[in-house]
Amino acid sequence: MTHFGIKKLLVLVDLDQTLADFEGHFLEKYKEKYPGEPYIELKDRETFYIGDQYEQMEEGLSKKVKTIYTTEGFFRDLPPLEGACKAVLEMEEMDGVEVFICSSPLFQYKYSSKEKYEWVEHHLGKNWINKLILTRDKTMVTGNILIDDKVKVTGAVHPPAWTHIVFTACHNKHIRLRDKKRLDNWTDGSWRALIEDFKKRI
Ligand SMILES: Cc1cn([C@H]2C[C@H](OP(=O)(O)O)[C@@H](CO)O2)c(=O)[nH]c1=O
Ligand SMILES: [Mg+2]
Repeated sequence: MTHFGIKKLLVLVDLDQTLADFEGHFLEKYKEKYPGEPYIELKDRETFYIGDQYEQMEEGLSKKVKTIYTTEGFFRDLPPLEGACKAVLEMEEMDGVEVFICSSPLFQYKYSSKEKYEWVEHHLGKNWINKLILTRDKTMVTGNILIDDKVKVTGAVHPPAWTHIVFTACHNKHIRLRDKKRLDNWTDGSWRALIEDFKKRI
């Protein structure tokens, strides 16, 4: 975006499994609610949608999986991933960088939409309510970078305005990416080098 001729790098950061621990929290709640049912360790997770892999394991399990993440409070109570909030707050403070959180609500939006606002307010601060973009189609959002754990982010616009950086997660770690960079964590400082690199390119 230009403001008096100065270009800002617009960074879109996904929420679930990029800032918030969707997978870890899911597994904890699933084991609590269904102690007799089989489950998949995080190291063995392979599909983006948790329900798909559980259904492959045993017919009918995806229904049980769904009861976990559609329960009131699930999205609100997601723990942040290590270093995620600190990194986003520091990124926003970098010269020439502006950050937005870009997240999809569930199709069953009843709790997830509201609770994503609550999560952002609680973990990042009230001002960040202005910076949360909720959409089921992230390709409709402009920006320079999208950091997102979903390997295939598709929608009405192709190619989208942003370059997709894949945030490494249990469900995507085994996938060989040919044309996309990864960000593996928020703790080793590599996010800063990545942002600096993109700043040079705009
Ligand atoms: C059903 C499901 C949703 N989600 C997340 C992705 C979306 O959030 P986000 O765009 O913040 O990553 C949201 C709606 O699908 O829930 C998973 O990460 N795994 C799942 O299995
Ligand atoms: Mg995500």
